[in-house]
Amino acid sequence: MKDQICYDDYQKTASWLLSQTQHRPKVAIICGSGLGMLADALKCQDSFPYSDIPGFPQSTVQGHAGRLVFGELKGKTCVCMQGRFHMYEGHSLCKTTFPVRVFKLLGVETLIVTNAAGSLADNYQVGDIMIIKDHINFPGLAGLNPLNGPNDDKFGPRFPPMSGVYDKDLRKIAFDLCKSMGVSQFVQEGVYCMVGGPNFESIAEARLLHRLGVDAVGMSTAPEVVVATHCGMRVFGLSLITNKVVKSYDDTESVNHEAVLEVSKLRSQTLKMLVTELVSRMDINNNTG
Ligand SMILES: O=P(O)(O)O[C@@H]1C[C@H](O)[C@@H](CO)O1
Ligand code: HPA
Repeated sequence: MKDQICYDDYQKTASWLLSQTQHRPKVAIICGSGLGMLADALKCQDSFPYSDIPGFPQSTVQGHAGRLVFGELKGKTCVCMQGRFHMYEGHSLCKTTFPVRVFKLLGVETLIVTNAAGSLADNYQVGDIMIIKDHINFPGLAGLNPLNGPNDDKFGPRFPPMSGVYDKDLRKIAFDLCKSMGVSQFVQEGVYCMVGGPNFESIAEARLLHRLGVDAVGMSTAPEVVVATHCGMRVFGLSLITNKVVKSYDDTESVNHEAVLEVSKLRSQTLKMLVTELVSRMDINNNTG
């Protein structure tokens, strides 16, 4: 795929998908590392390997199957990415966020992002679920932004605000759901920070992030949220805390991707139930647009 992507490219992919499925999703879900099982909850599935979808990038990371799944969650039509694209795989940021604009053209109004992340907050435990309140987009602050280049006004404005993008109402619904599911003891709310990866953080970097007020760190999500916000989507985000980021020179532990995938498995049922119930309570109408 070429680096500069234009409206027609997104449109071609969206038109192809609309010709292949009867589903007309209003909600899109992006599954983080090891969280592809979220798609299992969809009923009446139509699924497409990324390699079959014209214009789609390919997944290269273990724990990211590389399939787009359409289906119904409690009567609400959704599309789910089993596998996302990361900057460290060598994709440009417009490629990592390509699906988000395609979803917009499919009629998606709400984006749910999920990810695996390491915790910096001292009170977080491995296995905690963090409802994302805000993000720090480190690559973005350094000039690596998916919105770089000529602005396409058909999607959104040149200078989109990024305050209050993680929808307050959806966060409240998610909290209430966690209470009623009896899992609120391991649910947090906090700030996610995206770093470029693919290496995990050095101790000095971890300490820097901790001082900056970061609660959880990962290698994705922020560019997708920036692009979704730019084109007017509502956003909800969840981080699964798969490891504590090493902050002490006395600590002999270290993190690896296999451990990240193991913890993702541990919370798969809870996350599936939370996302399903959240979607079922969303104020969306399948029959419009
Ligand atoms: O796709 P996500 O952000 O869930 O993936 C995280 C960050 C790295 O890609 C990988 C590290 O284990 O998991
Ligand atoms: N750092 C960055 N990304 C991650 C981590 C981490 O500790 N855990 C899972 N994804």
